[in-house]
Amino acid sequence: MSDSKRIIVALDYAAEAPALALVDQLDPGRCRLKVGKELFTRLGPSFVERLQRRGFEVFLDLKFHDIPNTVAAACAAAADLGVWMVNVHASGGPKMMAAARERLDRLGAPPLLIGVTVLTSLDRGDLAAVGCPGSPEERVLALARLGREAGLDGIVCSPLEVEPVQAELGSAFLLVTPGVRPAGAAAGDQKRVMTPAQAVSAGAHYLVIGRPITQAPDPMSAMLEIDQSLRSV
Ligand SMILES: O=C(O)c1cc(=O)[nH]c(=O)n1[C@@H]1O[C@H](COP(=O)(O)O)[C@@H](O)[C@H]1O
Repeated sequence: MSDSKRIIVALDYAAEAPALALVDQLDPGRCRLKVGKELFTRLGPSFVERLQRRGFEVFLDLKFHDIPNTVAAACAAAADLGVWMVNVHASGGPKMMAAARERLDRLGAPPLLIGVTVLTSLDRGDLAAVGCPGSPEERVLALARLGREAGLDGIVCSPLEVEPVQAELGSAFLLVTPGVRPAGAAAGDQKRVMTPAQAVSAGAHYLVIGRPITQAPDPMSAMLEIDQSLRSV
């Protein structure tokens, strides 16, 4: 793909100082940043604005999941912040996703609207435990179809589902993949994983990577090593 900024660094930190210590070393021309529930709850919108003033495009990962009116309004609030990407849970349903789409379409330059399908920390057994029979891949495909019909720009899924989703929905539908682990890195709570190079060669548009960078002894060299591994793909 043409976008050279495929890496989205997940800034999952408990405080501003360590997050900024990493951000200070990153180049907004080489990567994007994700602000999720932890940091947003601690630091709020002003932190997102601060990153944007430094030239970074921000994926605001709050995974909205609520009634259509509430989710649409929350997406509008994210758009007002000027973020590059925002996400909702696709399992909130077609009406919820369509309401978010319709609200963002009223704006001049809305953020990309992405639907979270099956969290990368879940496997078949975890899905069965919450009453969803079948494989993660089947459920990802079903939710991806609903997301596309509702006008979403793409989905979050694991790298394992990239090929089957693209086979059905084509390569223009954006696929954002967490569950990315360099060879030998600890999986932690992630269950559906691939290496960064495998995810990109499968067709993922963007890789969301947190702990393999943020918890590395030298985060910048971890980041550069991953970046390098993608250059040959
Ligand atoms: O929407 C997400 O970004 C997301 C969806 C998903 O299915 N799995 C998932 O891990 N994420 C996020 O991606 C990041 C992955 O972080 P690491 O597991 O540390 O690389 C975290 O910030 C998660 O909140």
